[in-house]
Amino acid sequence: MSSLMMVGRLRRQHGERVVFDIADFSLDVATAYVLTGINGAGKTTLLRMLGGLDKSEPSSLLWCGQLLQLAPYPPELRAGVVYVHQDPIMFSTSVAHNIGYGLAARGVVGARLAQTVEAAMVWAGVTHLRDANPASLSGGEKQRIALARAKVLAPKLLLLDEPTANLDGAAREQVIALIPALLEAGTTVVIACHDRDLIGLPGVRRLKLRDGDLIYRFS
Ligand SMILES: Nc1ncnc2c1ncn2[C@@H]1O[C@H](COP(=O)(O)OP(=O)(O)OP(=O)(O)O)[C@@H](O)[C@H]1O
Repeated sequence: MSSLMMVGRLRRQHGERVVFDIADFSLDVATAYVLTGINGAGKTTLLRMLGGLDKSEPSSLLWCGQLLQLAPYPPELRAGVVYVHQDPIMFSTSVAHNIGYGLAARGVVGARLAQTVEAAMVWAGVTHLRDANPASLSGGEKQRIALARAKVLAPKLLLLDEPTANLDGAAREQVIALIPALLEAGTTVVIACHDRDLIGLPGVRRLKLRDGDLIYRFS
């Protein structure tokens, strides 16, 4: 399995408190990881740092074999990494517009944009919502739309922050069912969660923030 990202020492401190001080870690291409740890261990913080939403300066960063800096956040990562918030923010336009927005911003227009958005809506099971006002959507619908919005960008690395946290049984299963297709498309997925169903997905590797370090768990 080839390496997508190798991160050197990465530290986060708030005032006197060191949230984590990770020696190093690496993520492989097209691999799923669950990121666990107790409340406050720093799961969201770590994902936000990798996604360029929080500033971070690891001692080194290799991305697709290329030596880069995380600060300022480089264009290679801006193009290749997508962070999905636990409660995704939507423009109050339409579902289709929300899914296509990022692609349009990258210059994809016309029939190609429409076809890609349509395929993503089918994939996420949200075609019936295409003209719905995003403000009226349930948490599960929003999460699936956020995954469709991410998928159309074909990210190399997708960071999901507790995607099933506020969902009940059926909605959770619908979201979990979308993850394998993301891997098949070649995306590496890191999922911060406490959800046993996600943690138990076949082939998913476990990363745990514990005592300020990031450890690989094989059980
Ligand atoms: N801007 C900030 N200022 C001060 N402390 C912060 C800030 N952001 C996060 N923290 C602290 O950093 C720690 C890690 O927070 P984070 O949200 O990353 O944890 P988490 O593992 O995602 O927790 P949870 O499982 O509850 O979502 C917490 O103690 C939090 O209070």
